[in-house]
Amino acid sequence: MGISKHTDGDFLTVLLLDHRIGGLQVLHQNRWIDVRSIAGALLMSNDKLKSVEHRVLANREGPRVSVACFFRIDDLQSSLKTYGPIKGLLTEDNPPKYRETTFNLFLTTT
Ligand SMILES: O=C(O)CCC(=O)C(=O)O
Ligand SMILES: [Fe+2]
Repeated sequence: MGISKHTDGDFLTVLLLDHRIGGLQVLHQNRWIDVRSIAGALLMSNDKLKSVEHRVLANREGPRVSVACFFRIDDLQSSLKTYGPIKGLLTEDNPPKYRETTFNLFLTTT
């Protein structure tokens, strides 16, 4: 089973890749690039930490196991808070590219 092109909507995804079957690809400069598993490596996706578009190809037969941990807000109080670019990363040369929003609004409008 594959997964079509998407970005993860959470804050951070930690993914334990299936190193035998593979299939995960990221979109880089309009080309799909295979993601290879590197033992012990941690792959992480204002645009300094950008969620990369990715997909999974069902290109080989056999069981494929990957474990994704999605870190996201999951309580009512936090989901109503306003979030925006990290102020410490903003400068005159790097102004905010995104407006402030709540997590609920982000989920329903992206
Ligand atoms: O299974 C994978 O390699 C990626 C899974 C994924 O992209 C997802 O669950 O959002
Ligand atoms: Fe994903």
